[in-house]
Amino acid sequence: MDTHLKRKLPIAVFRKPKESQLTAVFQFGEDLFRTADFQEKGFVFAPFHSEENAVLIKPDELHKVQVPSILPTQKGELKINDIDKEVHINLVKKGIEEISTGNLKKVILSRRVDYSSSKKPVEVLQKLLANYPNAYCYLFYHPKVGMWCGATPETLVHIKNGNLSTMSLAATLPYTANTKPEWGPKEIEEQKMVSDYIREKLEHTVANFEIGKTESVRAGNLWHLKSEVKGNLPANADIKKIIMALHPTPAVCGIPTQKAKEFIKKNEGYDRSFYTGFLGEINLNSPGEISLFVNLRCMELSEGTASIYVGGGITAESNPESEWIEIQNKSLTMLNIL
Ligand SMILES: C=C(O[C@@H]1C=C(C(=O)O)C=C[C@H]1O)C(=O)O
Repeated sequence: MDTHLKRKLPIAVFRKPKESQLTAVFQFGEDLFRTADFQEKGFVFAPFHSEENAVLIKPDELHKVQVPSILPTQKGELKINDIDKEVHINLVKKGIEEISTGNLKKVILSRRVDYSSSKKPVEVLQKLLANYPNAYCYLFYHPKVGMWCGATPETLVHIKNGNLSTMSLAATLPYTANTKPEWGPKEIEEQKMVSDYIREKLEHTVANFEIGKTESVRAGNLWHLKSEVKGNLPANADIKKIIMALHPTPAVCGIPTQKAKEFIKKNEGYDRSFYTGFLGEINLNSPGEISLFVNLRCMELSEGTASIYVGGGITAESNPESEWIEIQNKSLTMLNIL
């Protein structure tokens, strides 16, 4: 992996949640390929704004190894970057105002924070693997795209043998050991909006469509609300259409989708790039097997800098100060690694 990175060649390395196998996809040659219809074989990496097709890393060589067992790192003193607190609070207020006009029901508002870091990508990946066994941990590099890594709790879609599964994941509280979180109506509604959206998008395409019960799940130092979703695909299903119907869900964009997208583009004041896009393997193990995740709890690594991307869902009931604390907590997932 080190040699490949030194030669500045494209690579994607990942480990699925709760698994111990690490997969590395090596591309020899720096061509920038894109997927046309998700029928290709490889690893895809898609930005939030999907004007262009997802980047594809072709598996010129594929390696699978067991993840070496590494102990979780001790958490040291964390330096949270409080710069721009006002900027974010004002953005959230603007979102709440827009919601009060009836133009939007929900919008996810985010920011990017730069930290200086000289950590080697391989070391960052090792730490992600050791600290977040329940997340999808990855490292992605393409000389024409950049270097990204993360530990995401959110599935976009899995497809295998015609069975489809996804999840509705939203709402956040700080993780508390030994006690289950107490969710208020704001959080319950926020997550229900995501479930309703997924239902609307898939119910008529997928047979035996089913949304499971909602439960609290841990993601690092946070709790979220999650419902598992499943169904069966018809034999002639258009995979690209299904993926693009799910991306972006109101877990990362908002309701209604188009208006939320426009609000985000106009007001966030930076480019989300691949944050809240999606990534993962397509047809790598067998034809028709797809495993995609939403790019959250992630960072972009460049010379001497690690840029952490975080955001949170805003609804009519949101409190700007609490939303600020929520994204600070979310940024700890990556800050703990640096
Ligand atoms: C947008 C993020 O997370 C998403 C937003 C959540 C929320 O609003 O509570 C919770 C989980 C994710 O669906 C992020 O981590 O940056």
